[in-house]
Amino acid sequence: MSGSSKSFVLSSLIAQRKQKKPLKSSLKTPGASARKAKASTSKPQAKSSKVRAEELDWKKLSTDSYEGGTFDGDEGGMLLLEEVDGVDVQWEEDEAGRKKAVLMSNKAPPLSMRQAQKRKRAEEDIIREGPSESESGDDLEGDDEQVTIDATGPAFQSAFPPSDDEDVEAGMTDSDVEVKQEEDEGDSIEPDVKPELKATSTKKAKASTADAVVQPPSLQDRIKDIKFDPDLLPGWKDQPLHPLLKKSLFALGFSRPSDIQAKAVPIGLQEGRDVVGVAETGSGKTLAYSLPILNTLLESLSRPESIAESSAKPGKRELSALILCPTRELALQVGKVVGSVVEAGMNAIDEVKEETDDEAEALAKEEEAEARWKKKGKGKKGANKKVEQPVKKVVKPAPAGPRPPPIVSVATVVGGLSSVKQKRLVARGCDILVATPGRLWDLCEEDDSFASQIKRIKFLVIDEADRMIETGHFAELENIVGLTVRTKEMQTTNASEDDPTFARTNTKADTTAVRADIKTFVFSATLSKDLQGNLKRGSWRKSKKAGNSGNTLDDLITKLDFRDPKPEVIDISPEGRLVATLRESMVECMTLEKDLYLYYFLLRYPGRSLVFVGSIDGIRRLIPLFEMLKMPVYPLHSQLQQKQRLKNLDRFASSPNGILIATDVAARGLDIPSVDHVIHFQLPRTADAYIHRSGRTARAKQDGFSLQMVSPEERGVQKALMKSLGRTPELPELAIEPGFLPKLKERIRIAREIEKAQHQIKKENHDKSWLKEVAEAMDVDIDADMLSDLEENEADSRSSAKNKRPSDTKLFNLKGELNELLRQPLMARGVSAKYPTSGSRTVIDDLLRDDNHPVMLGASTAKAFEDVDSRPAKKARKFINKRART
Ligand SMILES: Nc1ncnc2c1ncn2[C@@H]1O[C@H](COP(=O)(O)OP(=O)(O)OP(=O)(O)O)[C@@H](O)[C@H]1O
Repeated sequence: MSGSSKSFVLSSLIAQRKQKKPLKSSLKTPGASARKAKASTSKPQAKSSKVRAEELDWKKLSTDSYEGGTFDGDEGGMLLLEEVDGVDVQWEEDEAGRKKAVLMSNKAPPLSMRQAQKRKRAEEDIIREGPSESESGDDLEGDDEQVTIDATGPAFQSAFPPSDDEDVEAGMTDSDVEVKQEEDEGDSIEPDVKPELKATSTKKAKASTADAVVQPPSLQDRIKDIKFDPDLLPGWKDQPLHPLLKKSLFALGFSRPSDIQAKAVPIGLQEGRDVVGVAETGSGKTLAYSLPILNTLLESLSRPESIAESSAKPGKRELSALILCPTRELALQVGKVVGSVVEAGMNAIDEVKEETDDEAEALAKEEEAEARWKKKGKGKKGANKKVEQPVKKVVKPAPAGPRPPPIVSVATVVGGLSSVKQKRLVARGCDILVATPGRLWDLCEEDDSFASQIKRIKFLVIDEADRMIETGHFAELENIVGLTVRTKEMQTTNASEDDPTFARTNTKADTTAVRADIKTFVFSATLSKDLQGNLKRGSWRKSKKAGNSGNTLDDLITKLDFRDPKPEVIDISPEGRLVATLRESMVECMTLEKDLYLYYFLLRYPGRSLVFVGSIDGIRRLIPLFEMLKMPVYPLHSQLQQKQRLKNLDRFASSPNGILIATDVAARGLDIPSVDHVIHFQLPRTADAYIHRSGRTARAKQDGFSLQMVSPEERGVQKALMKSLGRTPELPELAIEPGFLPKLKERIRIAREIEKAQHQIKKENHDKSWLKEVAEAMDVDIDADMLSDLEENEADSRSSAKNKRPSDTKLFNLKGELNELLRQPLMARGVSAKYPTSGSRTVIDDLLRDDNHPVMLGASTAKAFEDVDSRPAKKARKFINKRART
């Protein structure tokens, strides 16, 4: 490329940015390989100097002038072309021998103020934070035709403004606010001004910015005047919680504590008490352990000594609590919940003030909320309408402008998401950290100072404790827990009495402080009675001395260093261990028929359904089948990318008839609003797994429905399962309207055939290209003989595969046939679509009342649990046997 070089095409660069690749990205020139030699030998012009891409005067290029390439943004093609004049490219090698393009210009335009600011900020960022995530080597491409430059050209910036991405911090920290304020200031500055005016306007801008900077109120100031009239929330009257928390609970519509909250919160607030809490699924355990933590943080903010402490280290928070969860999704959910509680109260302050002015109105609202909560508590049977949620307050939107730092800052650290970002979050400091053990231990290993932060926590929470020992992360969990363990001397001499805040370990190797007053909370819906007995008797200490070692919950408990000699064990799990508002049912069918009955159920009872499958392969088979049948299905399993897992959960949660097909990774803790049905496509192996899976529905006293699909081979498993729940295996059978089945069967048959053919084609294409791809990736040439062998093999396999699978025309016809079937109405036996007033079942009345089933003509619109309520178990069994015979 000569001194009159013309255009740089930001194609791949832009497309990569669209896929949220790191900022430091690759820049390709059209026909890069052809020009590479030329470019690499070209010399910079006399007096030319290095320039950055964003300093250049890029001009939009009409797409007509580019002959080649496509403009298909989705596929990573061209999205936007820009050109620049008078710039040369020089190739330099960095220390690692990687080629890097340097832009040389002899007429670099003066930077606009905004550009200069941006540049300064970027430089400051690098000084402050070290290399960015992209610079650390993640996702860097090794192609030597691609050169690394700072991709901050104007087209780049405008096409893909930086997004929040997978920020896992539930609330912003002080330093977030600084950055945000910087951005806001930068954006408001005029673009280019005359050079002679620049100096003065810059000075003015600086002066006026300095004048305008008003120090934001401290966290203490923001909460010190918060008051709350306890009469507005009589249900929480006995709980000695900070007024801000009461406001939050009021704003969230939680008019009274759930049973576990009523019992666990007051004990969790007491000095030196540890809590082991066992309560049914969906009973509010997250708040039961979070409220004492949040309360302690708020109380300490209100104390004068803590004000002095925090002003000594402005912007940096000390870690107070660590919450460990078994799955990434659960950790992210808990982080969100805990982070939003206090914020709900902060946002609702004005509204509550207004309401206290009008007490009568407030009381009326409170009574209404209570009445609804009571109504829900009864779990009204047979109600046609969904039971309403407790009254949710309309939370006032945050005022415009930079978001103030959260009162309590919560960060989440989980595997599968950017660890660089998580390290940065943790380094910035937070009050509460929610984490999965694997990623957390990685961070501890990398950074000793982070490990010592964990030693100084005041609260350790193990959520879903019994699952934590199954995840294959027991070693990491043990290591993390080990950080909070006192030395023998501390345990025996009770060092905490001498120094109530801190006690130091005496070993030479580790002189970091371990708190003597850490409170430990262990929660689950399923903790064995034996274990609870041990805890109550205090005999866990004996097994500790005996040096129990293994991977059981008892072992975990012995490894936890409860400061409380007798941790409070609160077990309010119900008889039968399942939630009272859950209705169960079953369908007995052959393994091969499960697809059909699942399809039937999903069409017959629209709603949000969570289908549990025993294996990832099972999910991989069901998803394409149901997609072919045009059902809104989303997969969730451990082999999906984390971002995809979260996206699928999100889609499921926002689709009223969404279907999530998942492994047991979704069985624990997930609080997805209004899941109507849980379907055990394959039965779980343990009663605990059944309880947790079923617990994704019927949460917070709402109605829910659980369906077991039992094949003859699973009958034994079902018996054992029900026995360990103290029940008989006889559950009411799901009523099946046989008239619908033949059409559904036919749809499934065709969908399977299409799916099989498509799978075959995909496999062929994959086999065909793998060797070439591997060779390309390794940058090696394939031997000519090998290539011809490969092509022969390909031809052979193509012809044999073609013989096995339907022809393209047949595939086309099958798709047409399926579409036609999907368009046809489904009708119950005896219903005539042509003559709705005749036939053995007239549907005209339903149609007139608009009370007809959305896709199955003649079927009732009752909910699954209503149908089951009206069918006693034995009667149902006769029905199904009769159906099997006919
Ligand atoms: N006091 C309350 N009043 C009304 N709803 C509440 C209250 N406390 C919590 N909830 C709601 O109950 C639901 C379940 O809470 P949570 O997820 O904490 O249950 P859990 O006991 O941890 O369940 P699991 O055992 O499945 O993990 C949430 O949607 C939450 O918002």
